Amino acid sequence: MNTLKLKEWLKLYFIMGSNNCTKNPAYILTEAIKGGITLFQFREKGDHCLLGEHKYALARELQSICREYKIPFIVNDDIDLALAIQADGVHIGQDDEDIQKVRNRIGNMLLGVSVHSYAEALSAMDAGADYFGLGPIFPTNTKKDAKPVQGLSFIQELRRKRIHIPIVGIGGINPQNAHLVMDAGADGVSVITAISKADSPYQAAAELKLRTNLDYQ
Ligand SMILES: C=C1C=NC(C(F)(F)F)=NC1=N
Ligand SMILES: [Mg+2]
Repeated sequence: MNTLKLKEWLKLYFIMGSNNCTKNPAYILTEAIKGGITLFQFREKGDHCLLGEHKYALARELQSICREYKIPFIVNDDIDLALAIQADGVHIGQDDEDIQKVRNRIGNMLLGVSVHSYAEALSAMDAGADYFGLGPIFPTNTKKDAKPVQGLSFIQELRRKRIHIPIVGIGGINPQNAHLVMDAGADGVSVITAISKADSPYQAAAELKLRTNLDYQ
């Protein structure tokens, strides 16, 4: 994977599952794409999430929208699903399958890993991660088992320690604070609620996109 292309993909990384939205997920994703998201992650987990055939059907529906607009489609946690539908990549956390095992299963599919410490970052890089998700940067209500807020300092620490792998921040990011994440050294921002629960997902994506272009200050 070409790092420059991946850093472009990570600029505005929308994550959504059916339980993150009040309106139809397909509608929200389409509007978010028109608003300027650069990458999508299907994350169907938590209270009232879909399972089995229903989860598979929604994944296929959202994947076909991403294909239509040439937006890469990433699957959270569920490696079997990602392989079954030939997703463009997977995202895993420290509590998911072993990183090296996942890398062996998915071949050169994109592999994102959530990391919360310098040590986790080093071992994830050794195991073949393509990008890191760092967070929660700000307080979030979305992820029930989120780790303590790390703020911007963890992004700055990895960059200070010469970790140049593509990094996306996640957790409580909105149009007002997104530029802080970019200034701290992230290549992009990842959001769920700021777009999935916006009155206008289109408008929310467009406003966030503006703030991930460093020339916009
Ligand atoms: C828990 C997560 C942390 N980071 C990311 C991403 F933004 F993709 F890096 N996705 C997740 N599901
Ligand atoms: Mg996980």
